[in-house]
Amino acid sequence: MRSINKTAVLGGGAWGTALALTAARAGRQVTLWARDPNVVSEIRSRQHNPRYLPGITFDEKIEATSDLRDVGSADALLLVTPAQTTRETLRALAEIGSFAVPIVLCAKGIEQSSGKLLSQVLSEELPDAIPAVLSGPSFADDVAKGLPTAVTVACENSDAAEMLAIAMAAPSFRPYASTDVTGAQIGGALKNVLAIACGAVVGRKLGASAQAALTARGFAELTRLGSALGAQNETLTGLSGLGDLVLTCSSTQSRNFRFGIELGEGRKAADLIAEGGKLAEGAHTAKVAVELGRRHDVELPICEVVAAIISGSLSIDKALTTLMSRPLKHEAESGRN
Ligand SMILES: NC(=O)C1=CN([C@@H]2O[C@H](COP(=O)(O)OP(=O)(O)OC[C@H]3O[C@@H](n4cnc5c(N)ncnc54)[C@H](OP(=O)(O)O)[C@@H]3O)[C@@H](O)[C@H]2O)C=CC1
Ligand SMILES: O=C(CO)COP(=O)(O)O
Repeated sequence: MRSINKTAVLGGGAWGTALALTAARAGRQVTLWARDPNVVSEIRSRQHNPRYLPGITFDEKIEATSDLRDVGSADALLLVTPAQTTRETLRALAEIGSFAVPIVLCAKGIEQSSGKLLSQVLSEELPDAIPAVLSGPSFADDVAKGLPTAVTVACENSDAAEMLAIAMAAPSFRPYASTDVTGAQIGGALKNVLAIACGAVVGRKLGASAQAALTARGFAELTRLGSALGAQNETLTGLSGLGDLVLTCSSTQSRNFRFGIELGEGRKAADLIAEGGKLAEGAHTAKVAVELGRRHDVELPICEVVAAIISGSLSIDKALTTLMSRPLKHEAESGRN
């Protein structure tokens, strides 16, 4: 694998811009591709992205472009468009080249139409690429402001994982290398669904005890599904698993948590989605996560009620009764459903 200097970031939203800044701070030459020409022009002319990172102006040099061909010569690509657009973005890349370089998946979700992890989608669309994942507790705003952050960077090839970690490491950004590509994706995908549940508890004023219980039982779900798919325990209890779950299940900075708060306050999921507000990936992953669980004989009761609330078939009150009236069991058994 060639060394990583030229880095391309695909996606001109909050996280794409924050990661482009991080790569520039790490000393990389960065090209940021955004489909919105306004974002490109704001970055080029005034070094900011007011639509997605309001109030943040940066000194770092980032080449912004809306021509995908400009990323063709990158040593590594970071894919930072929403999870459900991953296949579309990869197909657009495939028209330019075969990209036999690391492609780092930074979105958090599972493809709705296929139930596949984004690394599987990547292998199907760009088989020559080296699949990698960047995930962990990291709000774009915090990262863009240079606040201290640690994440997991996973790639099956251990040397490639280490090279990517080195390429992205900056004084305020600390990547930990891992070879567990599956584990790093399960945490990010499920924590978004579980953060919606915790937000609903807060919006419904059900109390801090309920919020903590839901976070812990949510972690049991994340661990069960991750283990069934072959994830390593260290990943699930690490930054991309427990770390990100704790962050998003407790902070109003999280869009998924805020989406849940609105549900708890009585808003309908369909209305919130139709309004096209901030991206809440968990709303798109809940149902497919439950289906993935069923395929692997793993019960995900919290994800299940979140999926049902989002589809409009279950009220928050009934969801609470459903969870509280499940058969009693030993806590030690809960690793097995
Ligand atoms: N924000 C955060 O703190 C973090 C986000 N993530 C993950 O990163 C992913 C992206 O999130 P984030 O950047 O915050 O989202 P934003 O909503 O801030 O930005 C989404 C970006 O993706 C672009 N986009 C949407 N659809 C397409 C498409 N079909 N093709 C090309 N570009 C498209 C949007 O373009 P346009 O403006 O034209 O609509 C926009 O630039 C999510 O999966 C999220 O979970 C992970 C860690 C932290
Ligand atoms: O993934 C994130 C932090 O790690 C961002 O969470 P939200 O998408 O819920 O804002």
